[in-house]
Amino acid sequence: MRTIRVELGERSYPIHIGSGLLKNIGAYCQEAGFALRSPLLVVSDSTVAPLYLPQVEEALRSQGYQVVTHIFPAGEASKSLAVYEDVMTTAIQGGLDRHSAILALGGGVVGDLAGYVAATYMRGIGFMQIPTTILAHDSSVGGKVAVNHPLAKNMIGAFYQPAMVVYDLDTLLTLPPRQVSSGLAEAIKHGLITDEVFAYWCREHAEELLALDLEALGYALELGCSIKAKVVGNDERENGLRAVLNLGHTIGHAIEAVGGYGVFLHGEAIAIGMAGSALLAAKLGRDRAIYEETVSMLTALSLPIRLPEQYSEDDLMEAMKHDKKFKEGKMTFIIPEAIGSVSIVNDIDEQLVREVLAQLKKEDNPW
Ligand SMILES: NC(=O)c1ccc[n+]([C@@H]2O[C@H](COP(=O)([O-])OP(=O)(O)OC[C@H]3O[C@@H](n4cnc5c(N)ncnc54)[C@H](O)[C@@H]3O)[C@@H](O)[C@H]2O)c1
Ligand SMILES: O=C(O)C(=O)C[C@@H](O)[C@H](O)[C@H](O)COP(=O)(O)O
Ligand SMILES: [Zn+2]
Repeated sequence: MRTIRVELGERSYPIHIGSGLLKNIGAYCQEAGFALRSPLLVVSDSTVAPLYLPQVEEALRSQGYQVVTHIFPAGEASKSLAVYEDVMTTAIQGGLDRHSAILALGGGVVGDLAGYVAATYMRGIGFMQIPTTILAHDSSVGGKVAVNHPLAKNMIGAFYQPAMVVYDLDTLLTLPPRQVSSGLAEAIKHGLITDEVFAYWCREHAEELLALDLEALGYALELGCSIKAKVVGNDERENGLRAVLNLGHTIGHAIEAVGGYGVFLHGEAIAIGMAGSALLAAKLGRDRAIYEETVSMLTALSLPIRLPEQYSEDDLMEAMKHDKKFKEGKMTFIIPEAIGSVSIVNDIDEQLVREVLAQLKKEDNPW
């Protein structure tokens, strides 16, 4: 087992990564300081719960915890105010008090939704992330919790750090291939923004990563979590630097909202968005090789890089105006400067973005 710390003063916490951790989840709850006399609520989804909830419940009960559970239908469409209210109802009926905690057992949808309930139930109770997807190496770290609005992603949310992240790599072995690639999009993003060597390593080891080789995955996820922890530790509430973690998300979030939540998976949408950011970089005078390399990395991980024809540029442009980096009528993009380095560029010309969207629809290399 390896532990990475997110350093945030009194809100600092550990990320425990390794194999076989779920059976010790009761002990981790003790380590996190969760009270034995107040019920814990485990939130999970309809795919993850049958696989891993019995083991988690058993481990918690044998440690002496009372356990309440809430299981909602799997998928991005559940990251909604309606499901948020359902979880709140379970928390109230289950008698959670101010010393209770919520455990998010699942991927980013479970983590973001359960985290927002934890942030707002009685104005905030304990929270633990137990990620079960590759993508959730990103979502479980950093404290962005939210639900979607039909018009815009993650529009209703908070910054609310967990007390601990317990990442049992064994759970990843049941992930279907499309979810594996989607999760790897956020891993390669961490390389593309800060670590050239890691980005190339992901391309070179794509086959092992896609085949769920736990040694390769463990390495990639530790590095991804470390990169994220460092960025968050320097700018928890995204006053500046943290925005680099949004590479590919301006276009990606618009694709998710316009297409309907869950049509493209989050990682798939941001892969198209990262290809778009690299195209935009070239239009702004950066080396065209960045685009070629980015596309080759994404393709190696079986990720999409093309925008389907039916996504209208007008609809996407409208959705992008709800991006959280949009301010004073101007778009901000995270622009690759090289593989492993990005800058935050304000006041991007809308016409250039429209041209990028049109080029992303072309089958052949847009150059
Ligand atoms: N808060 C953040 O900083 C942050 C960062 C990145 C992404 N996100 C959010 O995370 C969400 C995407 O996360 P995700 O891809 O993990 O989605 P998800 O939680 O929907 O999980 C993906 C799918 O895999 C299934 N699944 C989960 N674990 C499994 C396992 N071990 N075995 C088999 N199936 C399993 C789930 O049931 C679901 O169908 C998006 O809503 C995105 O906006 C948040
Ligand atoms: O943690 C961050 O900061 C990120 O930007 C990570 C992203 O991968 C993630 O999708 C995040 O939820 C996007 O946040 P938003 O503020 O653009 O909604
Ligand atoms: Zn993301």
